[in-house]
Amino acid sequence: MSKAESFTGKPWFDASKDSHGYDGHLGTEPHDLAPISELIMKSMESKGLPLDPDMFSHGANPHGCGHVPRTVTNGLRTTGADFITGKNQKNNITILTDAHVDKVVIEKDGDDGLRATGVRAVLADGTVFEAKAKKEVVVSGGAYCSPNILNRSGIGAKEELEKHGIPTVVDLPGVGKNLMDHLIVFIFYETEKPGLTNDHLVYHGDAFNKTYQLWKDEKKGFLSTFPFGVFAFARLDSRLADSQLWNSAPRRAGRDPMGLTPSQPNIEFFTTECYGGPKQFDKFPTDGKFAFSIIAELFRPRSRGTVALRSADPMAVPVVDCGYLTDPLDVEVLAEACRFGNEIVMEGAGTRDIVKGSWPPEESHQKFATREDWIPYVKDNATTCYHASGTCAMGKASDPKAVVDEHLRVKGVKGLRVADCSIMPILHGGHTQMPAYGIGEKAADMIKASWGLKARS
Ligand SMILES: Cc1cc2nc3c(=O)[nH]c(=O)nc-3n(C[C@H](O)[C@H](O)[C@H](O)COP(=O)(O)OP(=O)(O)OC[C@H]3O[C@@H](n4cnc5c(N)ncnc54)[C@H](O)[C@@H]3O)c2cc1C
Repeated sequence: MSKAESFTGKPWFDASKDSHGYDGHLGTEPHDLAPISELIMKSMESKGLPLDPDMFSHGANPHGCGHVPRTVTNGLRTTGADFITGKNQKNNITILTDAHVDKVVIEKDGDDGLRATGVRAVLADGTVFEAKAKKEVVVSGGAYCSPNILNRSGIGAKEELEKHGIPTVVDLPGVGKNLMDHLIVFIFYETEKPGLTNDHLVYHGDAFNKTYQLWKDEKKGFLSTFPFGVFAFARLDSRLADSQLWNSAPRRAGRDPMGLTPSQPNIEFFTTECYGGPKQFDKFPTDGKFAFSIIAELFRPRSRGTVALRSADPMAVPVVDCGYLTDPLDVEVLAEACRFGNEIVMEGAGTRDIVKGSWPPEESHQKFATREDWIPYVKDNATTCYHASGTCAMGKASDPKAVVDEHLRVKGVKGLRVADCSIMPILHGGHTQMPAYGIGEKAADMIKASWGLKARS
């Protein structure tokens, strides 16, 4: 993943230099913390999560707190577009926008083989466009859409394709199964102390207009970065030692019931430096009010969902069953994570004296004490971290659920790969943006190797 990165440090940040890349296409930099984040970091340390500044880049610490570099440079977000625009402009790539891929064109290759020879897409005006592949087709529609593209191409579970009148080209039952995501739970608090959070920069009076103008003019201020603050990983072994569900769950040797080794975190915490989040969080603190959150994120969920075809119509959106919290152990671990997060804020050395109560004020979760207290809260408030993955899972030839092999090649069809988060057989502990770039970089190297070209080091 460091291959994609061009990291720029900051004087205050103790970077793990070998863990970063310096000549990739994506600019990254550490985030300057708001005062509330400095206080939460102090609380995390006092509650047994030692500071390890660049732990989210070196990846060797499952229990501590630190800083997460952002894909931002000079006040602008860096994205996949940076690989092919500006100084990285290429003359061997054509981008067709407003083109919706219907299916991969698959033809016979010899007596019993199949080969992907192109792609059929529907353009904005409804016309059908067919692109011919000189060498290969790579599907990168993401975890919600790649399985549908394969399905419409006749690749998937035979009985499901038949329901939509699609002739089966390759009977691959794993397509669209194994949907994974990370669930997060926002826990908001109110503080009366001004100057700690960033709410005054967005919600108070005319502040948002000024903040927006500052970003437009100078690419500085609140909108020049992400509103998340400090991050932490945690193991929960000792906290779950009294859980009957945890203790009685089956496990492999050297693994916990979620399938994690002791060197892998069970959960992540991260914080917001003001109120906000997905659209359901609409109780904005206006003048004189300030709020912040600690967010608990469950790693290695046991629950699984599915992505299926709604119809053979290429424009039909997929049927997604996220399967969230269908495994009771996911609820149990996430509830324990929330309990720990609340203890950090309410008892930790940095924050215990600055919290007025829960936000919005009619809530009282700051008083929750037991795991059982948190279970209904988790069920009501858990929401996606947008880390969908796993629906075209990589696996061994002998694995009937695998969709692609270790070179990302779709089983049963030559010249066809999938390269996006759908290929993850198991969702890693972390966020998915950099792994998505990592999968792209690795796919590029594998494609080059297949065709005798040199990979970029
Ligand atoms: C709101 C949000 C916030 C996020 N924040 C973070 C974050 O802070 N940090 C982090 O690490 N990760 C974050 N993520 C997760 C990260 O962005 C994703 O995991 C990553 O983008 C997945 O990459 P992908 O290539 O698998 O799929 P995608 O990025 O989803 O790419 C798939 C592309 O295929 C296109 N497509 C789909 N079907 C078709 C079709 N039939 N024809 C043509 N095109 C098609 C889609 O439009 C899309 O552009 C966030 C995600 C979301 C949605």
